[in-house]
Amino acid sequence: MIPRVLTVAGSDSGGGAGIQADLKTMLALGVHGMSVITAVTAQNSVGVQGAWELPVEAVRAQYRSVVDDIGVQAVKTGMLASAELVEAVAALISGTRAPAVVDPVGVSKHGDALLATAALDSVRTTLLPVATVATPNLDEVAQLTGVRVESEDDLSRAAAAVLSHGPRWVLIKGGHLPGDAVDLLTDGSEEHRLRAPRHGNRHTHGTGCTLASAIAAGLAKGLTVPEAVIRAKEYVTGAIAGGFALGAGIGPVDHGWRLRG
Ligand SMILES: Nc1ncnc2c1ncn2[C@@H]1O[C@H](COP(=O)(O)OP(=O)(O)O)[C@@H](O)[C@H]1O
Ligand SMILES: Cc1ncc(COP(=O)(O)OP(=O)(O)O)c(N)n1
Repeated sequence: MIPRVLTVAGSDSGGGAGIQADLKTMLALGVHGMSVITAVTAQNSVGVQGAWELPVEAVRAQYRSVVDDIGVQAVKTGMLASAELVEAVAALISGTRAPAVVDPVGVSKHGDALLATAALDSVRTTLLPVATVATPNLDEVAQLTGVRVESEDDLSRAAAAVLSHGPRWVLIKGGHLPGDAVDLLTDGSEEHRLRAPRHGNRHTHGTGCTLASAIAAGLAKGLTVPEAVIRAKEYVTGAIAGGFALGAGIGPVDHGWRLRG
């Protein structure tokens, strides 16, 4: 049977990030993508113009509909907006026998808040402990742990600080550092540095959602965490190289780059 992957995330009306990026990534990587929508954003290439959360019962009901009938081989989380939604989703994941990729989305590329500051503590205490892999970017590492990463040398310290909150693995995304795009994957005993040349393309909307969904797709296919992350990094690197202009601002990465040959 085709591997099934569930994304629990917000909608990006512009189609570059959020649920839309997740489902495109899953299609491109040959898994069946399903969605629990947590919030709706009015969003485009220049920013987020509005955001509305769904009631917690609507989120729980979507999750139960999918998991109880169809079943999942991996779950991925993105924008969760509030402490109430973070806690509800963490409880749902802890009752599901599938690996979970937690992208602790805090702020969009344009600086728009996608998570209430009051929810950070719930992310630390309820969501990170149920993660198989957590994938914070550098701003999210600083928000969650207070560790500021200024160079590649700081990545190990940042990873240890995130691991102290309980995820099995952490992937610190170094995409916002100058130089090569270097990410650090570790479970506290083995460490992998994933390096790609920095692409000059400014059309990078959706990088984090795409990477986390690609990891979830790999886990659903039965790959180990390091294998899934290495393949996901290759996929997002190609998607960044193919990012294209849309609207007046930052365009999306190309989720379909492999399908085009
Ligand atoms: N310009 C770039 N060239 C190559 N890889 C990049 C570039 N920007 C980000 N990446 C990679 O994209 C992935 C997502 O990272 P990042 O953009 O930091 O996440 P987020 O969207 O959560 O801020 C990481 O693997 C990172 O190294
Ligand atoms: C609805 C929604 N969810 C998540 C994000 C952040 O996505 P990300 O992949 O980190 O991309 P950028 O916003 O950094 O381009 C989002 N923007 N919207």
